[in-house]
Amino acid sequence: LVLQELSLLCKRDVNGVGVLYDLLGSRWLQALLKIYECLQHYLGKRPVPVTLQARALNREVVELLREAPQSGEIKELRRLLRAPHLKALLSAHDTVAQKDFEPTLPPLPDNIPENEEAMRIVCLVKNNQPLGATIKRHEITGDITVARVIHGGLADRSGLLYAGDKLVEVNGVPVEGLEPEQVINILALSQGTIMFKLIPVSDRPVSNQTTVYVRAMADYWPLQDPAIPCADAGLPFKKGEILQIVDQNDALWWQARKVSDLSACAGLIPSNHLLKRKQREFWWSQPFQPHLCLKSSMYEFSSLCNLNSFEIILFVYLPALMSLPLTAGFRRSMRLCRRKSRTNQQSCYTRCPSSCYSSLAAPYEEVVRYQRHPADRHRLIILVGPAGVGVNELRRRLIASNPREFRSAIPHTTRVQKSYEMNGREYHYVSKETFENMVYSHRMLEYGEYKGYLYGTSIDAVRTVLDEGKICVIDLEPQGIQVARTHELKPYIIFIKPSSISCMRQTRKNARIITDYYVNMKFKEEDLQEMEDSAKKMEAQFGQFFDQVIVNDNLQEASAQLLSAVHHAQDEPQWVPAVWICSDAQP
Ligand SMILES: Nc1ncnc2c1ncn2[C@@H]1O[C@H](COP(=O)(O)OP(=O)(O)OP(=O)(O)O)[C@@H](O)[C@H]1O
Repeated sequence: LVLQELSLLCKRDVNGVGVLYDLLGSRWLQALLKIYECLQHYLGKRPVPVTLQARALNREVVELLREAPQSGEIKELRRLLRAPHLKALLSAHDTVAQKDFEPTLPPLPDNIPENEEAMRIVCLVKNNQPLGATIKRHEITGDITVARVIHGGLADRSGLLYAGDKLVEVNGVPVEGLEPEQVINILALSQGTIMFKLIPVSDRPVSNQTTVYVRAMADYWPLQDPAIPCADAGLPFKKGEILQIVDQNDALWWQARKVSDLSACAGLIPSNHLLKRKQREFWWSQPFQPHLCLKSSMYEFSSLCNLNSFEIILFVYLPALMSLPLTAGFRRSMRLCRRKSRTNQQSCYTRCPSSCYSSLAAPYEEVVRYQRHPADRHRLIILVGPAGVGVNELRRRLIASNPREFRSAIPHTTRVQKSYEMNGREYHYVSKETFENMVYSHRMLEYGEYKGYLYGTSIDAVRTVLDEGKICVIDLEPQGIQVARTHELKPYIIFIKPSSISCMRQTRKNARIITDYYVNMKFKEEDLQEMEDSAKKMEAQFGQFFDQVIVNDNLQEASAQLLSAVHHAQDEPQWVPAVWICSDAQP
């Protein structure tokens, strides 16, 4: 009943209900409850001695016989009750019923010296799960000890093995002088019950850790990491995955599970400090000693940060698009400029925030579960994707589907207003000084310069839409994600991904891209290839920030997915950086 009730609350994500639901639904607890019930049942039916009742019955039979001495049935009953085999059976029954089956332990000798090492014998029944403990050899004493016990593993669940316990025997074989590998071999070959004789660790570490959830900001492959103490115990993860860290006792190796599989036993992951060190070493060693455990994306991470905190993104403005301020223009112009600059070797500039290096370098980001309160402002929706993938088309369709619910942010520019334009409709027209002030006071999400004029999307413009109670949908170059990820905007980032080139050849037959020479030009093979390459790079460098990925294959389906993702972002619980939720945090 409790489980049923919790499953209803779970959908509403009341604090901690998920954990309670998992706990009550866990197999071990169910098994424990079953055992408890069996024992209760046994206690209820426990036999009581019957000899006294048999004697009373016998006395009654004697009375009856006196009253009816000729009754054959009573005679027969009397004979039965006096028969030696029945007496023996009753006596045996009573002996069992009265016996106390608690084990009797031999008394402890009085003269045990205080420093005597107590020995513990632990029996574990091997099933097809790993033992869930690692062992190591002390460099000087040669002792084999339990190095760590993995959370949720067989050894941990037994509650009988602890890190630091010294092994004396395994299945009757003394381990003194053996290498850890030889001990592992003994374990591997044994069937059924495994018996450890060990000297318990004297100061068992008291674990008062709280569980922490983090978003992995890098990929990690334990099988390719020569430094991991036990590769089999490692937990591989990909950037963006949410991990539940259950043990941080070791400064170098933590234990964690993926939230997508909380019933699994934990695995080893490098600590924050260690992973950071690996990233640094990897960066310095490039290209001589690639640390494969960090995968190729680390290379991209390094190359990104190699730019001395300044990323170059390119920017241009196309007057022909001005009449469509909500659906076109700004971002498209940036892309056009990029294309143009590739051919003309012309450069434009924008900034990467000073936090770029430090944020990207943090291997884990602490996260918490967050659900927007209906009275709160909406979360900012950011669309990211390679040029031509359909970001503007999807955004346009979303806004057109319900302009009262969705809106885009109006960009700022220093260019002169044209006669048919209206301030605050196509653009906010500001002086160069005002614009630069906005840049210096970090009020721009992204900005750039083209033909001597500045263009940019400001935080104020986004705030205006949000303050109206609408959902603000913008598209952003991925380099701008870091600036937008704030406590105030709580952005939900959707990556629009191209489908395969062969699919795009079909779907984009009638589609048009806008270049600096032709406003409507058919997609060429190299445009599709460039889109695919660019998407791969974006995912490798910024994939950890994507809350949702939508493959834009069929336009109708992608639009429907976008609509549902936007509502999901506003109405359902999400993992967000912990600093967004702590009241005093203002990243
Ligand atoms: N799934 C799709 N199927 C067919 N055509 C599509 C699809 N998605 C987008 N298109 C078309 O592709 C063209 C380019 O789309 P869009 O302008 O939205 O790209 P973009 O990602 O905003 O890139 P840019 O900023 O370079 O314009 C448009 O003609 C659009 O209608």
